[in-house]
Amino acid sequence: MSTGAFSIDQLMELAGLSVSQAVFKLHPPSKGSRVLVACGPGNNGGDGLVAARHLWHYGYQPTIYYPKQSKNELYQRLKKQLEGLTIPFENDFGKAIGETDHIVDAIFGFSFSGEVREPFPSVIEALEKTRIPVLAVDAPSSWNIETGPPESGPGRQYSPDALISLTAPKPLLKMYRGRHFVGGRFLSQAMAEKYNLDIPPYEGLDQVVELRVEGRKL
Ligand SMILES: NC(=O)C1=CN([C@@H]2O[C@H](COP(=O)(O)OP(=O)(O)OC[C@H]3O[C@@H](n4cnc5c(N)ncnc54)[C@H](O)[C@@H]3O)[C@@H](O)[C@H]2O)[C@H](O)CC1
Repeated sequence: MSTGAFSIDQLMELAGLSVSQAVFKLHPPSKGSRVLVACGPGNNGGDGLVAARHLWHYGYQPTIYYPKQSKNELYQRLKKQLEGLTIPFENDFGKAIGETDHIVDAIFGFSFSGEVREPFPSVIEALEKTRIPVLAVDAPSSWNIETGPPESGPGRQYSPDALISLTAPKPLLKMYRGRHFVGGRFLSQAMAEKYNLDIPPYEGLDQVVELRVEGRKL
């Protein structure tokens, strides 16, 4: 979907800001300030890098897991900003998950396809098993964007506690049963009508809104 005149930097900044606000609504730093942000190689990972920066400014202590780093200038810049804030990068996901209060899953979004390739299978399995609350960005990583969880392999039992859909929910939402947020408050009414999307009722300065349907969080 075209999002008009926005550059990818701008979209990613707004997406990351929305993700950080969803983390704050779920778990304010007073409930535990350590956040592990797991970032994949594409734009979903970029959203995670931006979110980590905002989380730091909100009073969290982010740690980044970013095993397949893009050489693209945009990502290198985001990484440099995080290093400037002395936010640590950790290569051992097993160690990192044992030292955090919350997790942001920014590994794969709407361009994920096929079976999970290295080095991510063990990461997805760890997300499947952990009792630490996980917020997934745009899609639970390893889920097919149309049909939801894989029938076999890593991710078949993965169901994050919360999901934030960026711009609009993806078809996999039909298979998801956790708390659901929508973020990315930049779509014009004309664009929403063109693509037949409902713009959620954002409040005040919020970049994110939690959607509920008849008592059940959707
Ligand atoms: N909608 C919005 O408002 C915005 C969404 N954004 C985010 O961008 C992602 C989509 O980004 P994209 O770069 O197209 O793809 P992904 O990050 O989902 O993944 C691509 C990345 O993953 C690798 N990959 C794919 N399949 C596999 C696999 N089976 N195993 C291992 N690796 C895999 C692939 O090679 C690529 O490297 C969207 O979901 C939002 O989160 C933007 O930030 C802008 C605003």
